[in-house]
This record gives sequence, structure tokens and C-alpha cells, in this order.
Amino acid sequence: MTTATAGLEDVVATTSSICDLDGKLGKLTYFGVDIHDLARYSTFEETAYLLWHGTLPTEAQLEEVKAQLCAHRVIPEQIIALMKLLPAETAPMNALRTAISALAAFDTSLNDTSTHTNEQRAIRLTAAFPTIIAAWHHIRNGREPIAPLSDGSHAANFLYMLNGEKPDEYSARVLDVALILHADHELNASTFAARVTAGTKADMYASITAAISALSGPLHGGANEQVMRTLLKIGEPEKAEAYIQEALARKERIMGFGHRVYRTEDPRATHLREMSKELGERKGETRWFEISRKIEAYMKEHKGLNANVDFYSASVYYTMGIPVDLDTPIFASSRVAGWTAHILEQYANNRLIRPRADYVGPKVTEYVPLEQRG
Ligand SMILES: CC(=O)SCCNC(=O)CCNC(=O)[C@H](O)C(C)(C)COP(=O)(O)OP(=O)(O)OC[C@H]1O[C@@H](n2cnc3c(N)ncnc32)[C@H](O)[C@@H]1OP(=O)(O)O
Ligand SMILES: O=C([O-])CC(=O)C(=O)O
Repeated sequence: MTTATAGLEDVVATTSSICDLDGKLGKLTYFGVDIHDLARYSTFEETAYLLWHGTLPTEAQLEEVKAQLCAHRVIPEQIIALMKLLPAETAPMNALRTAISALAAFDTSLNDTSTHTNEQRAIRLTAAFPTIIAAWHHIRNGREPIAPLSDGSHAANFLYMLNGEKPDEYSARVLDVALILHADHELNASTFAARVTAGTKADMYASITAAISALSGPLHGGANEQVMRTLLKIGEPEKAEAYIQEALARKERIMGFGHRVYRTEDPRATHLREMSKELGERKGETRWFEISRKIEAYMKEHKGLNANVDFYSASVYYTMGIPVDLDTPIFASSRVAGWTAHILEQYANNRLIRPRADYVGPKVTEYVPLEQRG
């Protein structure tokens, strides 16, 4: 047996063709396509197709996948009814997890585990995420959910369902790029959770439910929400340095910094930083970007740590008027494309994932009858 490294650092746990990540060079590709090219030229729908099929789609294939994603935006009425039973304080990630888990009950061909049916499920699940997240936001505020549009991009429809009006082209594109940037990231904790679950031959809903759970934690996807809470607490760019200095002195972690793999700038943060700046300038509110820049400079100088994908996405979403606790669900609504791609890959070449633990407990402990224990 090989010895464990804490947190499985640098342990290679599977082969995969989906996402290549070079932490020393700061390079990220999906099936060989550079993330920078995807961010500049692609759309979320095209990127999802790439993750599911391994090639960029032809025009006809892209139209087909877009049409399918549009067609599956409507979720069963019973899922809406179920969400209405949840307490209004339910965290959006928990509402999302519950709704996705419940969706399995409405899949009439759950026993069909063919690749084609699982590919269809990947599309249906991806289409359902924005509807569930936006519906929960309205339900918790005592409003009826807004029905999805039957056309338009995944990102534009999401903003429409949240705000009740069609977004301008620029806002829709900003969210679209954010979704592209979050779509996959090799064997991160939530994708690993999805693959471990799929490796038992559990269904796709179970695997995605596990992934949502893993993403929700603040050391992973949950960090973006915590970043925004930090920015709001700081409030003014002039207060940023002192705040971070004191937080570090208390040995606190600064959310949105550090990464298990990257030793350079996270290539996704490069785009999100630009978007945060431009969005702030366009909306006439650059405060969140400015505070972010101060924190980033301080963390680099004093801790040698770079911003990760969660750092600038926080100010991007906030400046777009998105409620802070929807930040992590938005991450999930993109990552579901990557999760389902990994689940399909796992099913295609499955072996149960079952590592060992290095036992460090007592070797022999005598069983003492209950009445004799002191
Ligand atoms: C989408 C994503 O999941 S991206 C990551 C999102 N998570 C966050 O932003 C949360 C904040 N970041 C962190 O907690 C970490 O950097 C992680 C979890 C992302 C990676 O953690 P690991 O690879 O296990 O690094 P580890 O925890 O060993 O940290 C190494 C050192 O850097 C320090 N460090 C790492 N990140 C931070 C941080 N954000 N703030 C302050 N110090 C940090 C640690 O204290 C440790 O220092 P030490 O050796 O003096 O004790
Ligand atoms: O790769 C990781 O460990 C975390 C991350 O950046 C992601 O999931 O996008």
C-alpha cells in the first residue's frame, strides 16, 4: 500500500480525458481547448457540449444542444410544490440539493443506464439547475416562480427568471463567460464526490446530489459567497489592508485565496478580474473591485497567495445585482456540465473507487462489558 498524503495532495486517483490542469504553468484546457479561448469566443452551451462529447460542436450540433437545453428548462410542478414546503431560511444550496435529489423520482426510465439516456439526463439536469435556483429565490420571498423562456441563452434565461425582465446583452454575456469559466476543473472535491458516487453505479441524480453537497463548503465552491461577505464587511477600499492584516493575525483564512493545484495565477481569475473592473465601471460602482484589488495585492505581498476563481466572481455577481447566497448555486449551475461529463466518463470505464485508510488507532482493545466500564 502507498502512504496517504494529507488531503490526497498530488495523488493521481483516475485517468480522465476531460480537463487538463497545469498548476505550475497556470494552464487549463477542456479536451485540449484553452480556457482563455473558451472565455473569449465560446458560450456555455458550446462548452457544455465540448465537455460531454470531447469535441467542439458543428453548427447543427450546437443548435441541437441549445434546443434541448431550452426544451428541458421546465421542471415538474411537484418539485416547485416540494420547494414551497421548505422553510424560507433554507440555504439555496440546500434547496438545490433537495430539489435535484427529488428529480430522480420523476425520471420514468431510471433503470435505463444506457449512455444515450445518461447523456440525455446530463442535458436535463443542466437545464433544470437555473430553473430550480431562480424558483427557490422567488418562493423564499413569498412569490411565484417565473416560468423559463423557451428560447435565448442559458445565461440570459437565468437572469430573466431571477429578475423578471430580459437582461441586456452585456449582462447576459458576463454571466455566460462566468459559466464557461466554472464549467469544469479536473478532480476537484465535488467532481471527485460525483465520481466516487457514480463509481458505485448509483444513478446520475445521486452522483450530482453528492457533488452539490461537496461544492457547498467554504473551502470549495462556498468560498465565493464568503468572499462577498468579507467585501461587504470591509465596506471601503481604505479599510481593506487593516482588515486583512487583522484577520490573518487571528489565523483566519481569507476566502478566495490559495489553491491546491495552482502555484500561479488561476487563469479563470484573470478573466473574472477584468469582468469585475469593467462591470463596476459600467454600473458606476467600482468599490467592490477596488476593495478586491487591495486585498489581492496584500495577500500576494504578505502571503504569496493568488486569487482563485471564487474571488472575483463574488464582486461580479454582486455588481450584477445577484443576491449573495446565490453565488454558490450559480457556480453549481455551471459545474453540473463538468460533473455530468465526469460521471459519463466514470460509467464508461467504471471500477469501484475504494481507497484504503492508513490505520493509526489502537491495535488491540479488550472488550470490557458495559457494567464494568468506569
Ligand atoms: C473553486 C475552489 O474550490 S477554489 C478554492 C476555494 N476556497 C477558498 O478560497 C478558501 C480559502 N482557501 C483555502 O482554504 C486553501 O487555500 C484551499 C482549501 C483552497 C487549499 O488548501 P490546501 O491546498 O490544503 O493548502 P493548505 O491549507 O495546506 O495551506 C497552505 C498554507 O497556506 C495558507 N493558506 C492557504 N490558503 C489560505 C488563505 N485563503 N488564507 C490564509 N492562509 C491560507 C495556510 O494557512 C497554510 O499555511 P501554513 O503552511 O503556514 O499553515
Ligand atoms: O480544483 C479545485 O480544487 C478547486 C477549483 O478551483 C474548482 O473546482 O474550480
